[in-house]
Amino acid sequence: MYVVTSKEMREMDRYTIEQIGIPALVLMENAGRAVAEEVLSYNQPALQRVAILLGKGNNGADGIVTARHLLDAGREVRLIYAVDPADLAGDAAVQRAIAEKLNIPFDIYDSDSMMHWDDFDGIIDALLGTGSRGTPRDNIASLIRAANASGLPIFAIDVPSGLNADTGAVHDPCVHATITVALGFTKRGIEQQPGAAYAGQVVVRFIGIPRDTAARVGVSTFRTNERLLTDKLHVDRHWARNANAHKGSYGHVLVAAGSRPMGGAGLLCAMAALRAGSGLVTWALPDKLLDPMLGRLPEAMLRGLPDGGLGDWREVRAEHLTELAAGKSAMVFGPGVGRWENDSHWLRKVWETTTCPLVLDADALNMISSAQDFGRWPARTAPVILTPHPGEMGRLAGKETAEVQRDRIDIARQYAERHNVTLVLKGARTVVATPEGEVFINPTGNPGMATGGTGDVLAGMTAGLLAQGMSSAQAAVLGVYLHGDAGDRAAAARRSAASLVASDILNYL
Ligand SMILES: NC(=O)C1=CN([C@@H]2O[C@H](COP(=O)(O)OP(=O)(O)OC[C@H]3O[C@@H](n4cnc5c(N)ncnc54)[C@H](O)[C@@H]3O)[C@@H](O)[C@H]2O)[C@H](O)CC1
Ligand SMILES: [K+]
Repeated sequence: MYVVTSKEMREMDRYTIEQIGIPALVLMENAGRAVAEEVLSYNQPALQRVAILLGKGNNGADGIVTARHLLDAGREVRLIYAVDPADLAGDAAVQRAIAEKLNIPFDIYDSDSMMHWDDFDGIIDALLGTGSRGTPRDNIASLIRAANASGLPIFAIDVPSGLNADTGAVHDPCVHATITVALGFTKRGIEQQPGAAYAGQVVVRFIGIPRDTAARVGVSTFRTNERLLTDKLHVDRHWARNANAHKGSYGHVLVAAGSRPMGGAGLLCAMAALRAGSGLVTWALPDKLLDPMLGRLPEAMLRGLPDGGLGDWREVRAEHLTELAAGKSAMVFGPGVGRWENDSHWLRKVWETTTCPLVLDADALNMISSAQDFGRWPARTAPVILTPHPGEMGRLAGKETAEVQRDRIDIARQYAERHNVTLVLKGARTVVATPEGEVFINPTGNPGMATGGTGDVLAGMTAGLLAQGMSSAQAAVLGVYLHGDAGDRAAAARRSAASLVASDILNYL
């Protein structure tokens, strides 16, 4: 499903009106009717008396159209203008004039004392849409605060007012919506946190802008869903198992992970590669860990690497890993490996001398960050997937974590394009960016997954999917989606996100 910016939305809007010839008032009519239909189908409780809060732009105009359709369906409505109705211009003035002819009751807001929320069952937020700039001002700000305090269900038209539709950042105040009816296409701001939480349930409604207009204006951000996984990414081609299959048919993952205090990271990672469907998994680990780990994961083959008896990676030679990687269909390196002297140089050797698809996670990402010259590492023939959390992303991109979080989509996209890697920026609504500049926002997962080891599971899963012949985009997008989905089912089964642990995710794959 396409996810757009307000600029892209304006371009599509213009194309539809000017090139295709669908009049703007028709789009607006479709928009208002779509919102009314969503309000009419809401029944917890049914909204008999509806207050419609209006700004002066086209978002407000959509609100007036909504009012007409609700009236026609027998609901009571009251328009609350946040601005002087005489200030409405263009199509909004057209809608205001129609509302006057129809004698739709209205108020012009001047202070909170005039609002009697007891007179209403619900609120429609038509104050600000994609034309919103900066913090809500004046009466609009007061109305947003009052609406939030009313305790009534709020339907936001297009985006909650007070939200940055492009980044998901929220201003103070911002409407806390029950349902957001996104017009035409969903917007980046309601697909990224914290905006997504303020949008409530997002419903996307067709308003007459043809779907292929998005490709025409170059929209390259998507929300993952099962249809996208099959229709766009074609992951289903890898899915059905052949009746003649044998374990060699589904690839062989080399998991290079774990060290003495963090053996569990390797265990989770290797198990995840198996659960993702990899035919074989070899887990390479420092020699000293071999005995304690033997028997913990009977399905995997263990290979101890000479570690000078230390149980960590500082004595392990890059060449050993290169040898093991030969002939493997994918490799994951990083979970629980720790850091050691000259490890960036060591990783560069592995990068240069291995030929299979590579997933780098955790400390491997920090090695890249401290490499200084990562931008000049030679191009690999096989693809690379990096799986940073926001802190690791900040170190990779030379930015503060907060800066990364404010603009996850673009930061991930720029990094992936610039370094020719597939980048998985983890966190709520994980973002996957491809070297070609496409971005996929993941809707699955829950806060219970913010717990040790879930990243190790994701890295292993991704490698397991790569090993079965998936492209990096397929493996990363599907891996992230299934990881979140398994986490959601695990949390539901436990009836608590808080008690979810990483191995629960494995059990629900
Ligand atoms: N996408 C489409 O094809 C369609 C979209 N529709 C709706 O139109 C809005 C966008 O409308 P626009 O007129 O561009 O802007 P807004 O209604 O969002 O509001 C702009 C209006 O508000 C004032 N303003 C801006 N920022 C602030 C602020 N921080 N505080 C106070 N006031 C502010 C500014 O003066 C502007 O005049 C889109 O979201 C859809 O709902 C069409 O109706 C159908 C086609
Ligand atoms: K709105």
